[in-house]
Amino acid sequence: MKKYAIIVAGGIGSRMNAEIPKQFLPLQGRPLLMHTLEAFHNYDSHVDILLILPKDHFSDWQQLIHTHDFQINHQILSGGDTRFDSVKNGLRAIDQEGLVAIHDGARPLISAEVIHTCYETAALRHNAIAAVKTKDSLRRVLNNENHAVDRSEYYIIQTPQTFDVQLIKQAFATAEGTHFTDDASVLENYGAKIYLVEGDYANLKITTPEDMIIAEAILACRKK
Ligand SMILES: Nc1ccn([C@@H]2O[C@H](COP(=O)(O)OP(=O)(O)OP(=O)(O)O)[C@@H](O)[C@H]2O)c(=O)n1
Ligand SMILES: C[C@](O)(CO)[C@H](O)COP(=O)(O)O
Repeated sequence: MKKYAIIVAGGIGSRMNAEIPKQFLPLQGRPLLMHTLEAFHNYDSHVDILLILPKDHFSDWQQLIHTHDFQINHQILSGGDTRFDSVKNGLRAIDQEGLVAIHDGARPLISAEVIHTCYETAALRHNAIAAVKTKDSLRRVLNNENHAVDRSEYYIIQTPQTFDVQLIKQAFATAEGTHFTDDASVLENYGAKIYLVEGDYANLKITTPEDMIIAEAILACRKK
């Protein structure tokens, strides 16, 4: 079955507070976004990669490709105002059937194993969402009070979130809702049952500055 990957990197990374969008920050000497694309290419070089970028950073990316002699083939598309819009732009560019993994450009440490599990499960179940159990205790805060909740009932949701192409295109043919924090919530809104698969604690989303330090450390360990 044809495999696609939509890598969403159309955000500005406001929580990172850096001079440039976080996806271009160096990780082991190369823009972290290059690690993300490489993970999908190394998993399977036949995956069609669609990269979503902020339109006003297209030329910066071209410059980085040149500087780092980055050879992995990919199609560049323009992002939207929200992650939902960016994903929608990516989906619009796919006109064949198959499976599509939607993955945050800001998750450069994704493993081939998790990518594989997501595509394999989506081939059987039409969707597969990477998730991990929470390692911390949880409390629900409501009306100035807080109560312990059973953490075994909660999972931390990651990407890739992988889908049957036609199904997720249909689910995204809707207006954005405030409760759409990821692609699984869009599909759930469409009425589908969601399937969770084992993610990876190392598959962190680079969001705030300390995440870069953790990512550097994980990559340094992998090199050993
Ligand atoms: N309009 C947007 C917003 C986000 N994203 C992408 O969605 C992923 C997850 O979003 P997040 O980590 O929130 O990234 P930013 O929106 O860039 O960060 P912030 O919320 O701190 O501004 C990132 O790879 C980001 O580039 C996108 O493609 N288009
Ligand atoms: C899609 C996501 O990475 C799943 O954990 C997450 O929901 C993105 O959230 P953000 O608010 O854009 O950081």
